[in-house]
Amino acid sequence: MSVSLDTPDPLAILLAPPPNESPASRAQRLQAETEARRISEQIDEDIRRERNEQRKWEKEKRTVKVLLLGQSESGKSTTIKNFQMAYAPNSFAQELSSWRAVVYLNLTRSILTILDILTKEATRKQSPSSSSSLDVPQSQSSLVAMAGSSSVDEEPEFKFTPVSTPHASASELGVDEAPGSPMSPSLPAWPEELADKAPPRPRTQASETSGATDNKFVLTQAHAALLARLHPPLLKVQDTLEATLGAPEPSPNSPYGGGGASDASRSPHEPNWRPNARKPKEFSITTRTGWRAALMKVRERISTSSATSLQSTASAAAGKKAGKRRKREEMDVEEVREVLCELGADMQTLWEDEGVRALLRKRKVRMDERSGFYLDDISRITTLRYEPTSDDVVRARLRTMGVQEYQFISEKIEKENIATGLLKTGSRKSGVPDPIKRTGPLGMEPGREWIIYDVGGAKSNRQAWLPYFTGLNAIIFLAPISCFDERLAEDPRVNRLEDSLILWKTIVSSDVLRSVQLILFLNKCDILQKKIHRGVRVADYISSYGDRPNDAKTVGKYLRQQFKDISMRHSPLQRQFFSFFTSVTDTKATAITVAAVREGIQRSNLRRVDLM
Ligand SMILES: Nc1nc2c(ncn2[C@@H]2O[C@H](COP(=O)(O)OP(=O)(O)OP(=O)(O)O)[C@@H](O)[C@H]2O)c(=O)[nH]1
Ligand SMILES: [Mg+2]
Repeated sequence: MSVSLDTPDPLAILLAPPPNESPASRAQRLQAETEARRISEQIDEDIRRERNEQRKWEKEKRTVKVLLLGQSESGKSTTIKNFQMAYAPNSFAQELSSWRAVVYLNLTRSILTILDILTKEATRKQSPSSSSSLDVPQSQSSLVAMAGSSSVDEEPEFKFTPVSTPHASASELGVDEAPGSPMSPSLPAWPEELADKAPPRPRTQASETSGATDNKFVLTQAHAALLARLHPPLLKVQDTLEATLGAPEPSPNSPYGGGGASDASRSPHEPNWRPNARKPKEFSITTRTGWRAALMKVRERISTSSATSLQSTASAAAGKKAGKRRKREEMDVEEVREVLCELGADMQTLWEDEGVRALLRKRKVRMDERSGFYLDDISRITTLRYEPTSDDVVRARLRTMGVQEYQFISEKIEKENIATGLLKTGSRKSGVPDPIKRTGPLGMEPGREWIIYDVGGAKSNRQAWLPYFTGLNAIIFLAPISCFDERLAEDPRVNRLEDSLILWKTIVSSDVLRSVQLILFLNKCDILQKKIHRGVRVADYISSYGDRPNDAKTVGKYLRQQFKDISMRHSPLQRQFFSFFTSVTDTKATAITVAAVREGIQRSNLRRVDLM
């Protein structure tokens, strides 16, 4: 094809170098052209960056950030589970079976706690020198460890000093938001389900009224046989589950570790002790590896091996053979399941034994008030087909280390227009909501993104909170109000209520957090109710409580007032006081609280954005 000289390219003519251009002019021209190109590219780059920053700013402005704070075992991770249940029911349901290993571990540790106490009792009886101490409550060391927190049943040491006059005036309650608003700062109602009616007698305490009230314990051959049958395999089960899920957390601050029976409680003379047994700690998974990843790993292993095992194990021998083929010396998770199923009847016998119950009462160990309590569900859990229920998952205890981040976003619209999502950061690939089409429940704004941070609450974790104090909209602070008679697992010198109050004071008085909305969950109201019902007198632990009625409602209100007074006195700026009485393991009641909290935070965020 030829180019007609009659129709020359006008652009080519324009850009063509001038005729007879000298080498010097040519160099000058090329330099000028390069410079012009550079400037043009710079302008493009500036525009691009400005646009990105604008987008990021818009996104930041629209993202709601919430931090969950509170001491260890206050219920932060359980609160997250409630958010997930309410707004990401599908992903919550998908994860249920991942929790099986944690439930197994919690159950195993409860049984090992009982065996530990039994062994100590046996050792005491054998040792004449220690017989005089038989009726003196023993050191809390081994008892503290297994569940994390300890119930302090000896002479109370913590004397609580109120920060205000005991009876606050009505004006102090300051109702400055429209009544009926979802998160009114007015006095929260005591949970109706706990209101003044006697709580149902816990099944676990049945033996208290069934004749075994004298707390007499006689170690029989049957106990010794149970001990021999249960202890060695359960230690192995514990090892395997911990190894599979991750590593137990060292607790340098505590001589007793964060959990597990301390070695100090073990007798070298007891035949079932392994002489160099690893010192058990409360189990946790660190942030960076992430509990979800660990749980998913377990789930995969269980489902692959159970598919093989459940189909092909018409005989248990086949499974055992397969197990032998595995290189590891330890059992694997599938074997754990089989072992627990085999031991189920013995575990049940141990837990239901009147003598053991009497011994636990004598040692003032309340298994049913401890975290990760599944002893009333042994027969259900120790079946090959056991699948964790949502209630099991909410009760599962897995200590958080570091900080876990969750994204809370609209997921998909269902008929009722209420499906939303709570996804872990980084896992958001598909199902990203279309902000234009979406509407949500309870004023949920289309496309609004929430980030929720769940932190480890133990003392050794608290330094890690600081970097998360900026850019926050709200903090949900969990204070377990049942813990007035307990001490920190990581530092048994410290009363848990006192620790909560000090922590609360630190948060409310922080200058960095002065504009952050604080929402207080006065949690574990159900356990408070149980304690009061079994006769624990609050005034014995909180001297300032005086002669007020010893009922859960009055105690709740009294403690709420203490937290409120601290907030009033120590906040750098005046702030509203939002509080809720909660039992976050009660998912039905908590769903209402969670919805109110979410709407309240969102509203205040909207106000903030409007002011920007
Ligand atoms: N009965 C009862 N148990 C609760 C309540 N809140 C939490 N728990 C249980 O207490 C245990 C500890 O709760 P978590 O949510 O793990 O506590 P956490 O604040 O996340 O603790 P860390 O991760 O150590 O900081 C779990 O076994 C929960 O099921 C409650 O209101 N009532
Ligand atoms: Mg946690």
